[in-house]
Amino acid sequence: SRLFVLVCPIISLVDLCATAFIFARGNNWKLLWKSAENYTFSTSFVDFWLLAVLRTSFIIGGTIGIIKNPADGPKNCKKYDWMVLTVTGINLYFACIKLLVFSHDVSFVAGPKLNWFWVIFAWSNFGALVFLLQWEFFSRFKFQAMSQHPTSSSHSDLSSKKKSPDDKNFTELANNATIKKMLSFSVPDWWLIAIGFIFLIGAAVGEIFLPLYTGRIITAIVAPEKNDQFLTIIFEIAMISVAVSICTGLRGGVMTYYIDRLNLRIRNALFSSILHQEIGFFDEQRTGDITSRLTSDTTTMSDTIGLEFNVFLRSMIKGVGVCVFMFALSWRMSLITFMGFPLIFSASKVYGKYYKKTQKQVQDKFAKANEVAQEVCSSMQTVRSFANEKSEAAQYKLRLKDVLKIQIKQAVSYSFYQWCTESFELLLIVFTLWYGGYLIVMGKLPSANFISFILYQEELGNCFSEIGDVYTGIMQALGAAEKVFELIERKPLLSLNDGTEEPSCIKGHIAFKNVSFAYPSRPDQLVLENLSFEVQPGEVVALVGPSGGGKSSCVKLIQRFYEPTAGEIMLDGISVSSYKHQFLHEKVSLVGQEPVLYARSIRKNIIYGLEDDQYTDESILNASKLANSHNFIMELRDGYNTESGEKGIQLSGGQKQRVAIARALVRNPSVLLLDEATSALDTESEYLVQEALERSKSHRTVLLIAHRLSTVERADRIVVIVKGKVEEIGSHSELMAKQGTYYNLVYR
Ligand SMILES: Nc1ncnc2c1ncn2[C@@H]1O[C@H](COP(=O)(O)OP(=O)(O)OP(=O)(O)O)[C@@H](O)[C@H]1O
Repeated sequence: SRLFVLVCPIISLVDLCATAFIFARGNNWKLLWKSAENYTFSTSFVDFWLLAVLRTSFIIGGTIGIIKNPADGPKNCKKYDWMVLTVTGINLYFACIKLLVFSHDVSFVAGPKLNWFWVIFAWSNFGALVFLLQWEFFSRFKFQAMSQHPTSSSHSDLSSKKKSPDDKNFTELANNATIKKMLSFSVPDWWLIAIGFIFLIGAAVGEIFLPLYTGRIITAIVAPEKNDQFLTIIFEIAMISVAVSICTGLRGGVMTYYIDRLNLRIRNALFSSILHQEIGFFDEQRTGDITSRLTSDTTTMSDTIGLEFNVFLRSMIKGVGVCVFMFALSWRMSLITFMGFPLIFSASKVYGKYYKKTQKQVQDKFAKANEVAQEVCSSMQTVRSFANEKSEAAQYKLRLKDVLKIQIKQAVSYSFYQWCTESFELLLIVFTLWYGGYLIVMGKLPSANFISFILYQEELGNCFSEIGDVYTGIMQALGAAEKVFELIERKPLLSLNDGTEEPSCIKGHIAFKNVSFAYPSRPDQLVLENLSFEVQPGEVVALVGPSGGGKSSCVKLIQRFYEPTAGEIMLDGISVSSYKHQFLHEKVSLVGQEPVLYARSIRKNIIYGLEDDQYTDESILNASKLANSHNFIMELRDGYNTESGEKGIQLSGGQKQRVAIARALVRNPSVLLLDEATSALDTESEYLVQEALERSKSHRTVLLIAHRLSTVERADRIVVIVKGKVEEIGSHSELMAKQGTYYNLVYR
């Protein structure tokens, strides 16, 4: 393949020089186009065969390159098959152009002076094709060279380049992989696709016949001898139209249903993946970014798979059918039409790639704007209390402005692309009309065929522009899909499924053994350092110490939100990471610093996460009474069915904390973790809750973090944690007698 790639540009260059030389032979080089005026059959003949030989050597060189290069192996030959085919296609294509350019037909209509147009036309097409082809060659070659040497430095380039969205090889490769993944989501709905496809073929085939019938109708009107056929043709066209409309409607319905199912499937997969990510992932990700993937990106993706591929298939089927009809009607006019395609195709390809790149940027910028909106909406009270509405609105506007900047670029490139393709299509139509008129005059084309042909040409243009639009649509979806799959396929750094232990009972013995820990978002900063302490079953232990010392981090580690960097945390002599996820969180309950309630009734908040057989009305009532929440709940209008609002906004801070304590207690956990869980309660409520907890402590270990002396005093033992290390352990009186850190904290 190396030889192939080397041969390609050299041959192309020689080819181009040879063409230039032949065209300019005997003329002034600066007035190259004039040479065409003196073109004769003999020179065109020489030129044609010379170029054909050169291009054939190009193919042979490539094939030898593939076969001889041992590094490639026979498997990789397949990768180049399409290239050989492409080159053969180009050869045929040029042969067609040459035949047309120098056929007597054209020179009869336009005289020799028209030839300069064909020369420029052919050259621009040629240039575009060679450019595209070499672009493909080099990128494929580069990738193959890298992938064949996994241990070489180029491979390390590969992994680092994998992250760069601009790298063509990997973008291309990623595109293929992404399309495959997108389609794999459709597999369960194959039967819907199959039904939709049948209707799609029906509608497309029916539509193909319409221009033919239109041509016939006009002929029947114009030609008196065919007047009697008029009504029959009208009847046939009406029947076809009815069939087309039925098929189109059914296809639309089936495909819409399929898209909706697909959308739900992708969303489910994404949401499930999000739910299984480790907590550290959420420390670093913005909620706005995640929700924007879940909403707009998934919709863009499913719409594309369903709609765009649908349109693509329809246009392809129609396009092929139209081409067949066009050739059948007039091969000469068809050749003229097809000559313009490479340029249109090149323009679409270049534009599509640019569009995909910019569309990814647009989606990123939109996600950034979403982040602002999300943050503001979830903290409206803070915004209001700081009177920051203006600045937040400005922030949002600024982010949207960033989106607009890229969209302006997209609009400019789109209009340029439209301008190129439209003007080209129009030019082709003009030439076809001209040439078709000549053929009619010469008696080589019936006028009905001419009318049908023009309509087919228009139809083909539509097919192409639809395919072009689909291409940009697919590029847009690929940007979204890459982001969605990135998240769907992300393996959580901390799996929820690797623990298996599920003992029949948990006594509640907790042991921190030389635990060191740093948060994944700040790996260099040790929050806990070689920390060790034990909590006996049924004991109440308080963690105290200055703010930021690492108390809450200890609690999070028991819950296995994170994995310690070193050391181990044991529950009843088994590492917490060995327990089954569900089991651990049934036995160990947490009431956090800022308890989060959900936008549902208080009752549903209390039984959050429990199966129907895991609670009774009585257990809810008991837990609620223990948490001292029963009385206030009963005073609410709907009692336990009162809605608590988003994040429990319709309850006071203290009420929220009590509902959260009830939620933890209803599970009857063996270990209860209270991270400043009573901080918002008044002294009396706190006293009542503490007393209730004490009453039920015989079968439960309680680890609590508190700043209030009254809470801490009652603990059996107190662990003083300063800067991630245990400074003192003992009861309140022991530590007071010691007059160390704890004494100082209490004293102050
Ligand atoms: N999610 C996080 N990502 C990175 N660093 C964090 C995270 N949570 C806490 N930290 C850092 O870890 C350190 C210990 O925090 P921790 O919440 O454990 O302290 P604490 O003793 O409970 O404090 P407080 O009494 O104020 O609640 C702090 O320096 C804090 O900035």
